[in-house]
Amino acid sequence: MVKNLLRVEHATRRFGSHTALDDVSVQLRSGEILGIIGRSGAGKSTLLRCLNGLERLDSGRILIEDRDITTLPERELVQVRRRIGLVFQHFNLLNSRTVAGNIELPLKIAGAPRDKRRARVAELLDLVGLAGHADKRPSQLSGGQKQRVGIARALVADPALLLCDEATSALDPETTLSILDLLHDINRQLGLTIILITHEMDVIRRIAQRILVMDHGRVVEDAETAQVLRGAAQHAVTQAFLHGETTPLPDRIVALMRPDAFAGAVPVLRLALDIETTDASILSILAHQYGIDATMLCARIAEGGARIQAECVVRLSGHDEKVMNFLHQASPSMEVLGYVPADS
Ligand SMILES: Nc1ncnc2c1ncn2[C@@H]1O[C@H](COP(=O)(O)OP(=O)(O)OP(=O)(O)O)[C@@H](O)[C@H]1O
Repeated sequence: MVKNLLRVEHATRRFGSHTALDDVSVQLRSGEILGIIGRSGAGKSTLLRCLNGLERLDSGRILIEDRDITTLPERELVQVRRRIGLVFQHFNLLNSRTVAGNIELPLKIAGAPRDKRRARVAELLDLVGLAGHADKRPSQLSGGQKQRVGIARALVADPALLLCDEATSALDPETTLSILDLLHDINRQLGLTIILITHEMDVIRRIAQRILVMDHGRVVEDAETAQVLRGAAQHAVTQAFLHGETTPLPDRIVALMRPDAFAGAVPVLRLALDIETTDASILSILAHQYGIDATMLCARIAEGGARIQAECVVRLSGHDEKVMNFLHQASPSMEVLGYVPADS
């Protein structure tokens, strides 16, 4: 197995005087899920098109499974493209074909025999939870089901890398979660490497192990997601993505809060708790095992669907290294927002 499935080195792409990709370097290990986030126009889609060889770089290079695709002739590029599956925001399914017909199309184009195609389609329909839907038309399916077909089609040629371009942006929150969970399962079951492009931090938070933040064509943050969620983000754009979706804190707390601990201070934390898992018991463990009370300052349901997540901001009654270690382990997305006086 190639350790670094993907290496982007100093990739630059200009459109006239506009630099859409500005000296971008990224490495991606096999089996990783990387989330790329950025505002509109940041260069995410351009990067994706360059990875797929649909767009050429002006300078720099891109290596996929150690093959430099920037110098490959079109004929060999076609072979590399077969190693890459694409999932689109608007599914891009053909209504003139059945579900099975859509999924098998890449294999048909590649000349695979009929029985092989059929067997592969059946296998994939099972994988994406659509067994029994083979003969339907895309128009008979819900948005989430259409995206499941899109994912099955992307997987049909057994790719090494799956590129998802805003794959959940056209879906409601509940369906978004089910599609993200499906991608996560596929990553675990098949060891498939996935790149997700998104505008939403919740998407990254849900499944990406690593986050790449782009701004004005540049990579401004490349870090483990858990670290960024813990507050390690350096760049203002990352902060904006993190805070754009946060629960507003009471003004009284904002006025008192300081970024660093001071004498007599207690931490204010943001926790995302998955109500169906042991997450929900974190606060009672904190009280019973560590003798620390958590006063709820504000809360909201962060995501709907089968797995409900509650995002809450709490002020602890005290803290020490053991308490913070427990919280970091129990809730990797925990974020220390700042410190306030204990009697506030
Ligand atoms: N073919 C093109 N010709 C000219 N300019 C382009 C072309 N493709 C992209 N651009 C410009 O490059 C910049 C980056 O665009 P890109 O589509 O990669 O951004 P993005 O981060 O994917 O944005 P969005 O989230 O809105 O899709 C933008 O300013 C865009 O206008």
